[in-house]
Amino acid sequence: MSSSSNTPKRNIATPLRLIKRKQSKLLPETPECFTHVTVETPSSSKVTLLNNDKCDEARNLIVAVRIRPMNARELSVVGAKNVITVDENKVSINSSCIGSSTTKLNYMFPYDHVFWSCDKSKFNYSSQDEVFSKIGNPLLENAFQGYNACLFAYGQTGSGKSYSMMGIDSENLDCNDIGIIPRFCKKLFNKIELLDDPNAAIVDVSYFEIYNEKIHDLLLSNSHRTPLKVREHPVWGPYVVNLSTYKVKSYEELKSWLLLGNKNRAVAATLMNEKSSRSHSIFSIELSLEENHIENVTKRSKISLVDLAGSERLGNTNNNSNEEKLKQGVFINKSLLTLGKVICALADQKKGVQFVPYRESVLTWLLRESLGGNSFTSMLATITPANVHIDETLATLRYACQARSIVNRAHVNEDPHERIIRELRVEVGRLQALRQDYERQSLSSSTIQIDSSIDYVHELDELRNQLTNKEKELEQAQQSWENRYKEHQLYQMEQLAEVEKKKEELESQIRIMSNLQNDVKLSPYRSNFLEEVENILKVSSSKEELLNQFEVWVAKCGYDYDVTLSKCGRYMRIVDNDSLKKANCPLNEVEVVTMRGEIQDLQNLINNLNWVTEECITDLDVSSVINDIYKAAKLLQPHISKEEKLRLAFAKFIKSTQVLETALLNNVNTKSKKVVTFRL
Ligand SMILES: Nc1ncnc2c1ncn2[C@@H]1O[C@H](COP(=O)(O)OP(=O)(O)OP(=O)(O)O)[C@@H](O)[C@H]1O
Repeated sequence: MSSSSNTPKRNIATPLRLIKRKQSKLLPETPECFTHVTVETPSSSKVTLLNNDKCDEARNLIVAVRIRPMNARELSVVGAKNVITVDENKVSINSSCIGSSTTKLNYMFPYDHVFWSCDKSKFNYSSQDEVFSKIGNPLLENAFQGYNACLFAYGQTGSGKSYSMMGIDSENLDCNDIGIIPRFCKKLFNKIELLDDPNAAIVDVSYFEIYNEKIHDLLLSNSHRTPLKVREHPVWGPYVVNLSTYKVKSYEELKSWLLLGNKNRAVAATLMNEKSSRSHSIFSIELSLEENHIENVTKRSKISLVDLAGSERLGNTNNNSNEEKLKQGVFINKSLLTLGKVICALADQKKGVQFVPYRESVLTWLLRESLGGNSFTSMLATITPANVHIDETLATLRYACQARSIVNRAHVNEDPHERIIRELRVEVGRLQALRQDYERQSLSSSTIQIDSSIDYVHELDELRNQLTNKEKELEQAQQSWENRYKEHQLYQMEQLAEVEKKKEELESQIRIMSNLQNDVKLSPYRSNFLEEVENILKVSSSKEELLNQFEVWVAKCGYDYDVTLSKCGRYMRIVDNDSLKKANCPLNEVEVVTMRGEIQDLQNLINNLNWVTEECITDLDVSSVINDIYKAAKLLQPHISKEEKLRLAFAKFIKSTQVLETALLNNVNTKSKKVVTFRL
């Protein structure tokens, strides 16, 4: 926009390269990020960076400033003055008009766009429509190409953020003065209608606010205002868990959600006794465009339209006596302060600053991709021209100017493989057309000289080779795409089978545990390997005889064993003669348990017996020992399966191992610090 009044010529401290703020000019409460601003005006650069599988567009944040008219309260202040002048895309502050300021300096800040909206009757007045077409529409165009987009409004309380983003009345979206968000949505559906196949576009919307660092879903009724959590997806980055998302097919449908969200926001603000919005609100649109369903090319874009809470300084709020208000102020400032730090860090990236403190606030964490990441982002800074707010205005202008240095790297959100195939197809098409041209020309030009005709044939051959190579590449790409798809399907099926297996195992463990807790006499596992041993024990009169009996029984099962005595007791080692693999089996405990005849006793033993060792046992120890037993059992299986009786005994043995395993794991889970020995 062009100027509203003359810009004074002298004392202009133009921050074209660097502005260093004098600390003394701001109140002591001014957040640090507003006081230590160094501004380096970026060139409006647009670079295309190529890496292995994606083509990034590097672009500076687009920053616009909008000046609203002075309101009645500002005008009623004695000595009220307009201190802002606009010249094209530059904003100047004439500080000689500022009563309180000690230094009489003029400042001039350049931006990508400046919207002067102080007087509707003036030719240079910037309407809502103009604001949308300059900063909203380009983002919409980007979104249709598959780029993420973000627009956020920043400024002091009452400076016109909500007016610009939503309109004069957030609960009436049918008037002429609607803001960027409803305009964006209307135009979105207008553009979808113009597509060859409007059904190829899918639009999902969600709407939430961040209040006191907590996230609330605005599309749920206020009674369900439980705070939501943020998680990070490995591919899509941070997201809000359980946020409600709705598919919309028309602007009217979308409008009803927008109105509901605005109403919920207003109700929440009223409940909290708020006039102005002290929360950050984020309206999100996810646009999926299926460009070619045969080739399976889908582009996706996430659009975030953000109305930030007012950037008032703590020193300016009159509510410090009220603890709750102070807390809100602190939290709002925490988010904005972090936003300031993030902007500073990103703006300084060129100078080698590495760490960007996104995680310090919910807002910056969620906006991570929009600030310095995969998104085309614009910022609308709103200000009042009134001299009473000069400090805030200056802070906003500096903040906004610094944000211009941020470079985002956006890329089209589509599968890189899909892109390779699409690009190869284009290349093959181009080469085919070229070959046809050549062939047509060679047929028609009977007058071609011999020499040039040789060149011509040579070029044609070259072209044919290129075409054949590209066609081969395309075929391979398609082939590998199909293979990848098949592999993926196979992988999914394997995963499913794995889950099923796990489920069965869990169910079996649950059954075992419930059986163990109930009357052991009724347990199906009561009659198991232990019982067999019990029978042997019944007929044995001495320990020696017991071992002899046991030896006979084990030999019948087709494997060797040896029983070892140690100071901790006796244990049996099962040996598979073929592979010389070994597994140890508890003998003492079997003995004791079977003597008493209670499986519960086994559990008690595992839990309480003085199995003293120097080392703590872990889950891993248990599973590795049990695994050994299973492995040995597996090796024994071929010998055992020949005879029905032995097969049964073997099955019982496995079952008893399962019982033991569960009991051991249970012990480890509950008493992992206990020092015990496994004599397995
Ligand atoms: N460009 C404008 N033209 C006319 N009136 C405006 C303009 N911008 C803002 N206003 C008016 O100024 C008042 C404050 O605006 P708004 O509510 O948008 O401020 P805000 O920055 O969103 O404040 P808060 O941070 O408290 O939410 C409103 O009455 C609004 O109608």
